[in-house]
Amino acid sequence: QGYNCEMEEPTTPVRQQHKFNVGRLQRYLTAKTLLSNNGTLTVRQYSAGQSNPTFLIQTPSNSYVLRKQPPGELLPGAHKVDREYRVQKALFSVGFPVPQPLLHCADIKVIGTEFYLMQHVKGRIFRDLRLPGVSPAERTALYVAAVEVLAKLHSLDLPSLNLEAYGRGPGYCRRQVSTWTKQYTAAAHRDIPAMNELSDWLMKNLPASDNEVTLVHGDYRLDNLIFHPTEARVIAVLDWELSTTGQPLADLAYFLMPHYWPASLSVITGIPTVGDLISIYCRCRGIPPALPQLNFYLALSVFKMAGIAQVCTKFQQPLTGPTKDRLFLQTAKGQAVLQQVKDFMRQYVLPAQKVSSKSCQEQRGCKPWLTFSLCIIVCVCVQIKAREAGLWNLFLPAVSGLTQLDYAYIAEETGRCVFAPEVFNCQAPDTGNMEVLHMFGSEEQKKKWLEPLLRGEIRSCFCMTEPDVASSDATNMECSLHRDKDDYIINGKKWWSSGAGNPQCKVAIVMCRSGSWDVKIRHSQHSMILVPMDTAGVKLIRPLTVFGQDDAIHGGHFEVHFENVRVPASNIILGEGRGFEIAQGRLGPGRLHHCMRAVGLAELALELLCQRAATRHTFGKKLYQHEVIAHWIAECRLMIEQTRLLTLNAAHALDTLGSRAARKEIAMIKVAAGRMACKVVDIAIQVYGGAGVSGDVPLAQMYSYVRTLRIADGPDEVHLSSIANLELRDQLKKAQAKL
Ligand SMILES: Cc1cc2nc3c(=O)[nH]c(=O)nc-3n(C[C@H](O)[C@H](O)[C@H](O)COP(=O)(O)OP(=O)(O)OC[C@H]3O[C@@H](n4cnc5c(N)ncnc54)[C@H](O)[C@@H]3O)c2cc1C
Repeated sequence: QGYNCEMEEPTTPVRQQHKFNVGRLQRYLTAKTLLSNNGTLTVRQYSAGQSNPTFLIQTPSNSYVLRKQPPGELLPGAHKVDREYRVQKALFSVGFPVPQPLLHCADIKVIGTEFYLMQHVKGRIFRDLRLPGVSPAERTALYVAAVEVLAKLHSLDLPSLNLEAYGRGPGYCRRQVSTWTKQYTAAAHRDIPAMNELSDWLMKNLPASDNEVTLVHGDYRLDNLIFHPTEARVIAVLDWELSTTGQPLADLAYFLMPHYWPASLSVITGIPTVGDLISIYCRCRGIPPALPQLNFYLALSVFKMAGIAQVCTKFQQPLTGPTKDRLFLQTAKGQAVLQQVKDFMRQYVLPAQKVSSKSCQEQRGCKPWLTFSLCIIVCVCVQIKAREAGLWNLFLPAVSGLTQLDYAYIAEETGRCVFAPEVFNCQAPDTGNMEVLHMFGSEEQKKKWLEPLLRGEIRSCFCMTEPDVASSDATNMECSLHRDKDDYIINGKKWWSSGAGNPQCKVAIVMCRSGSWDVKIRHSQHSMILVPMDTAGVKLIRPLTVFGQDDAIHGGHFEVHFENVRVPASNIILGEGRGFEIAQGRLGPGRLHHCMRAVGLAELALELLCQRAATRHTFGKKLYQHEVIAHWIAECRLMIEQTRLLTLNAAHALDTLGSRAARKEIAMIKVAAGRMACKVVDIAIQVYGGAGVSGDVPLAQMYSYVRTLRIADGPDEVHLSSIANLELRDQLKKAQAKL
């Protein structure tokens, strides 16, 4: 398993306005010996909208990147691709990380504009500066690597690069203010007084050190860097369009600018503070660790960004990088995996669902164990294919390289089939248990339990709820844990342990009371411990039914008794009294997955509803022609869309703020998704009439599942209380901030 996060820059077919003559390019590259005589090449365009259109050129043996001027009217001094080529060539020659430049072509007859070609570098590009899906430690390392490379750039000797005359040198800040004022004025649709004021202020406050000169990048930001696929190392700095010679601190401030935006990067765990980044930069360059005129450089950066935005708007170039609102955008990898999952669902999972439910119906009544086995067999066959296709453990960011937001979209797809999560090894309660072991398990626990769970070789269950106490208040749990030398002894009763009846279920995570009852320390008297299912004293008492039916596909929800169960002390997770801490980490992502699946399930219910409403007649009309039913359809669409947005918002909060800070968002979707799915399926049942509650359509089974969502993982009422508490806390903070 690769514990890393790899992101490929997305490409699309070449956009209409950027199409060029590929045959002519082919002949040109053949003449330059970059392509063999009969070699073919494919051309795709990078979807990120750079001001110079950029293309991925693939030959049978090599991949190149071509950068060209855009077609049409160009601003004077802009789009100088020959300069990009020149600076990259100089930098490559001294081992600075840039893609190897291969050729520059000034002959516009070849593809219509000047262009240059460089080697394609494979690695990770982080479009989201918050680096979701990356551990806090790696986040730190990536930011440090970026600032170190910037310091290296600014430490290079211009004469030995033969770049002394590359730019105009001293007076860079003055020139920047004047250039961007002109660019902005030329592109502006209307006068913006704040921009004029800022331009004046900048001109009046130029730094005394404006004569310092190094090579500067001019657009140095994290998403212009390619990182090594697995290491926190910059392997290429891209986009040299704005490079020149001048004051290097302008580059540094530009890189630090996102730290000052309203959704500051500083609150994200692992991203170094501005102070830390400045001190690393200064140390690398051997200069004093203070930037007296940082405010000026930041203001210049913001001014320049506004100027670029104005120019891009005029020439209708899509904005990239920090200016674009990235809320709810998947990563490139997320988009690709989602497409794969959709294809896989269509090709294998949904047909398999049809086969298994048909067989189940044929067998119904006489041999329930056979119907269950059939589902399992079908599921296992498809599972093997999913694993081969790499569609495996998609729920765990550290393993899949996906963000929670990426996975939320995927979970919606899998919500359309009852056993789809199993197919991709993304089923509860194993997902939550794997998350616990990944986040809190010791190395030994990971090796023994997490690894086989990730490989799909074993299954697990989670034993928290107890029959004798109200378990929505988890501080009530009574199952006891006592230390006896090198062991712990467990005694108590659990029920609703989902999956405990699966023959592959080899381990349980059990929540136990390890401390004595003390109201002051309510949340530190419980512990979580790993119990192998074959330990003496673990007794499977009975499976519980859901609405009177077996829930066998999930391995049954069992009542389990623990009678003097003895396990090694090393089985405790994180330590005694840490149970609530673990529960907090476990439940956030798990709830999110359930909710997004509920959205997918509701989509299916609405699809079925519309099919029925469009084909069945009563009182001389099709069902949907009765206004009440048309309104139900509309209400369902409203509810689904609202819940999807709320859920994506929670996924985004989880990615960017972490489980603890996203508690309110998670509690909100837990209530909203269950309610919404129940309502939509209930309406669909009503529209189907008697068929709706029968086994002939899947609605009754869907209802039974979504109704449990309002209870499992804590009932709605408990979540509503949490939302209210958190809301009151936020309001109080707001009021205090105003004082
Ligand atoms: C299909 C399914 C699968 C499950 N899987 C698992 C599993 O794998 N592992 C596991 O440990 N558990 C599992 N559970 C159990 C589930 O988490 C519990 O049922 C749930 O937490 C509620 O606990 P309880 O049943 O003891 O209800 P109680 O705590 O007895 O609560 C009953 C009702 O009291 C009301 N109530 C409670 N607190 C408040 C409050 N503060 N304000 C207002 N009203 C309140 C609510 O209406 C609530 O529904 C599963 C449950 C189901 C239905």
